[in-house]
Amino acid sequence: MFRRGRVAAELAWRAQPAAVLGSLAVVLLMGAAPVATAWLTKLVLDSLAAGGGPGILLLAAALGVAGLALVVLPHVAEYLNGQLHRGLQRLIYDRLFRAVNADPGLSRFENPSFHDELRLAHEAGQNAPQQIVGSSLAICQGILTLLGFMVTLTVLSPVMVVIVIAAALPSARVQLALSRRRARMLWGVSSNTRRQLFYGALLTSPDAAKEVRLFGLGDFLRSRMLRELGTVNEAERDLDRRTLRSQGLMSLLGAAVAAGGLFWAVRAAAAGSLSVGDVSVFVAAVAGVQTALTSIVSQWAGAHNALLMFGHYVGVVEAEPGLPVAPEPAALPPLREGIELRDVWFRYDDEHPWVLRGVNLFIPHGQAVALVGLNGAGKSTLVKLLCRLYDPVRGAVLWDGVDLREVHPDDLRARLGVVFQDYMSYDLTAAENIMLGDLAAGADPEPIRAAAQRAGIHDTLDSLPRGYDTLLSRIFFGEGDGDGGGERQAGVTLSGGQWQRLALARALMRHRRDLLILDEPSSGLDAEAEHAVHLGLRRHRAGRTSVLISHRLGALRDADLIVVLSEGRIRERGSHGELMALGGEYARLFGLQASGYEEESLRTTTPSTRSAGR
Ligand SMILES: Nc1ncnc2c1ncn2[C@@H]1O[C@H](COP(=O)(O)OP(=O)(O)OP(=O)(O)O)[C@@H](O)[C@H]1O
Repeated sequence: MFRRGRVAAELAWRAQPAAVLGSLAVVLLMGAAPVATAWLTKLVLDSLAAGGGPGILLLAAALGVAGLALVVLPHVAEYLNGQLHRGLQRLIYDRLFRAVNADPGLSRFENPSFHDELRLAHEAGQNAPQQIVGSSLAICQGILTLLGFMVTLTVLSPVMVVIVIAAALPSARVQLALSRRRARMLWGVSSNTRRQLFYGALLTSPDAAKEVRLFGLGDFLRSRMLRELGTVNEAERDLDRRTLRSQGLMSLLGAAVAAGGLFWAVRAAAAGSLSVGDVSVFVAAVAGVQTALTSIVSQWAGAHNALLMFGHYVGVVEAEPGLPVAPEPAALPPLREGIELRDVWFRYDDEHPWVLRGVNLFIPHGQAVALVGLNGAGKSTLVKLLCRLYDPVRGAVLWDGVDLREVHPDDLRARLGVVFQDYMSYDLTAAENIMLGDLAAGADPEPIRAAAQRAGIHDTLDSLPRGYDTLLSRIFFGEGDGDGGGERQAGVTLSGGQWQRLALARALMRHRRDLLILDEPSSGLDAEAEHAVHLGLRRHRAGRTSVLISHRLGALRDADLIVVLSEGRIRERGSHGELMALGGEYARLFGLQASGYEEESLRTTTPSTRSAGR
């Protein structure tokens, strides 16, 4: 807890030192002002009772200044708080996303616990450090007020000090227990909250809108969202009821102490042992001590809760990456000989079955290797190991003999150009969608257009309303020229095959890299486009090392080596001719596809042949 508090304080200091210092000064003034007001009131009243002395106007002026401070200072505190909040947000999210991004692997992102932790870290980032700092300052303010009034009470009635403090102690215990319970409750319902957000997002997502409407999923998803929300609400209601019971009881206790004190003070004043001013300062002191104690306890509980929540943030920011990076990574020179998978075994989790079982494969430099296999055979997984998104559980992937675990993932990825079958469609302009493939090349239009041409999407992009600068989005507006007035223009979106070509163009920004990996680059393209893309790719791949995955076997027949994967093992390998001659799985699959095309062409050509013969 102490360490978390230190981290929060360091963050606040680094984000906004002036606001922290300003808040500290305001807190000291606000802590002293109520005590000063109570004493000045007593002095004014006693002076009035004694017929008013020469200094009474000075006392009244001082009372006015103290009252003014009490009115103005909260506004200054609020402004400084806002400043601190803005500074902290920036720093905190910068660190959070930097830490998340620093993990070069994928495994953490596939772990539900990590997402629960990340959501709470995100939530904690919004206000926990500010609350820790704010509550600490408020505790300082409370202590100052408390000390001032305690001294006052000690002068008037030492017994009362003991009673007031004794009444506040159970309240402190209750508040802390409630704070622990709240943190446990939030963690307990974290998955429900995440599912609730997930169903809510599905209901409004443009990607899901089609299926939601066609399958009539709206009510189903809404009821699931409400069910999750109900679970969260129930847990919150239980805690709120408990809070109401405990805090109500504590408030009653405090009120009883205050009433008893007032009774004693009035009796003492009637007996002449206290002045009118004494009664006024006594009443202010009892109320002040109780308010200060309640504030200290509730701020302490708030800080405690914020510290518990902040633990999730610190946990994510300081977590070791899921994929270890060698402390002194080896250099990764350009590929000269080839990449070897040596007895590679892989599964996603200890609970999951093996996906790759002892794969041995050499991808020679300058050659095209095609991976073939049924759904779930392990082709994409093998490619992910080549990119070192995961490490093999057993065996190794070697780049010219160097184990990929010994090199920095960034160095490896700088040598790759990859398009995955589950590619991304970014709500950015067409040019930006392609530029993301090679940020180092900058926004230079030439390489972007060349990549688009290679992927066969140049003409489509060029004819968009604002050409390559057209925003490809249905959820954001683009900024138009509008005489510099920033007129809003609705974005446009592409067809599935066009998006795929755009993703291909993004990967082809890196076509000169050492290894080009194309996982189903043309699955969504029409036959003409697929033919054109493959012709283009063949030209660009010539003499380059590439790994190609496709279910359309005709697109792979020119590969130097075709590898057939089945249930995580290599079943066959060779050129198209060799595998056809072998008559195994590849020949069976190729035959199936070829006969499908033949039947199709028979169906489409027969009627016209018939009519021609008539
Ligand atoms: N992130 C993951 N976590 C757990 N299991 C996974 C993950 N990704 C893939 N799998 C499992 O690994 C197996 C191989 O999947 P992979 O995507 O490598 O197959 P594939 O040969 O590329 O299939 P397809 O032709 O359908 O693309 C499948 O059984 C799949 O369920």
